[in-house]
Amino acid sequence: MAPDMVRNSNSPVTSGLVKAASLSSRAYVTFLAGNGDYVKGVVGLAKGLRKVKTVYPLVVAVLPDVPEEHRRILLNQGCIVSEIEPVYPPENQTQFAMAYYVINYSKLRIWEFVEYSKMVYLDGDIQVFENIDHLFDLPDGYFYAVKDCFCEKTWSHTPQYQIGYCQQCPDKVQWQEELGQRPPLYFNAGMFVYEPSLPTYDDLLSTLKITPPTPFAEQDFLNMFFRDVYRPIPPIYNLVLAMLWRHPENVELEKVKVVHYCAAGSKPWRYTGKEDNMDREDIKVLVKNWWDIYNDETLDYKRSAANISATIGGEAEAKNLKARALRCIPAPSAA
Ligand SMILES: O=c1ccn([C@@H]2O[C@H](COP(=O)(O)OP(=O)(O)O)[C@@H](O)[C@H]2O)c(=O)[nH]1
Ligand SMILES: OC[C@H]1O[C@H](O[C@@H]2[C@@H](O)[C@H](O)[C@@H](O)[C@H](O)[C@@H]2O)[C@H](O)[C@@H](O)[C@H]1O
Repeated sequence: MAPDMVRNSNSPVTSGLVKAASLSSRAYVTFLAGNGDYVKGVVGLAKGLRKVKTVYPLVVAVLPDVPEEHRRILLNQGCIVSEIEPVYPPENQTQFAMAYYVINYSKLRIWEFVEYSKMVYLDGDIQVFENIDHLFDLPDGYFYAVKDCFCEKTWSHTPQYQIGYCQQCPDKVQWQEELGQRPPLYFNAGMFVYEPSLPTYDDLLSTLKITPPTPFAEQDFLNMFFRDVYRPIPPIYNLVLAMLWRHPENVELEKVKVVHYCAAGSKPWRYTGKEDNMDREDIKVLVKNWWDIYNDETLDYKRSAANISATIGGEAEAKNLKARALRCIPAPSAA
């Protein structure tokens, strides 16, 4: 039976089918590596997307080192689990801002997901508190992401950090021309809207082979690669937590739709409140908000093994079943 891809549509069948076709080629995607606790982040993300009633599935790109148990947890949360091979940058003596950033180049594999025409990438340490499905309607041909901040210690290797220049407040400390060209607009790679494409994928991987790694790994690389088509979107779509204490004038917390728990010590599932800037009331509320979703059993995707074994459409139907579940569309009653 054709999946119920369009809810309560009162438009003619044709536009409904067109919408169904477009709906089905869109998805959220995240990245999971290792056998550690980031799987909690992805479960929280899956439940958060379900809570805001997205109409799109969540694909989880997993490295081979993600254990079967974690994959099962994600499948049981209605995710579509897709294994990818790691991507490593050229050998180099670079000091990454965080040693483990080297695995983040594997994110580049998501350009190979050409069964989707448009995807929204979200890090596993992100939570979506308001529906952002409208981002899929942004014009094609561009790379959309939120501007990052250069003020945290993780940027101490850069001239902009050393003179106190930040793109979030470009007039506060003027860029000094003797330092060379002003840094171009720079995005945080924890959230972005993009179009999977095999030519782009091949170009990304071949360019990576001749690009020396840099401290922010794939984030630096993606900023360089998409520099001419990058279009900034408002910080409400990716609140990098450091903005709260670095640029509070740029943040209207009540309007924020997406929170990115990327500051050191801010991962909700590891939060102790003891790290710099973490013992703040706003951070405590954001961490509680994350746990409220993670612990909300009404947001769990209830799928017994029988549902899948009874599925008559095979893997495709099973995939639709998972996608439907994530979208809170009840499975059709037994005919
Ligand atoms: O051990 C790890 C480290 C990172 N990640 C994934 O890579 C993303 C980026 O890493 P991280 O969140 O640590 O970067 P940050 O945004 O905090 O700098 C995470 O959100 C996860 O989706 C992962 O799955 N396992
Ligand atoms: O591999 C590099 C990572 O770079 C980014 O994280 C950074 C960046 O936001 C800095 O500006 C912050 O200072 C820092 O705390 C934070 O970890 C992305 O969020 C992540 O997905 C990933 O691309």
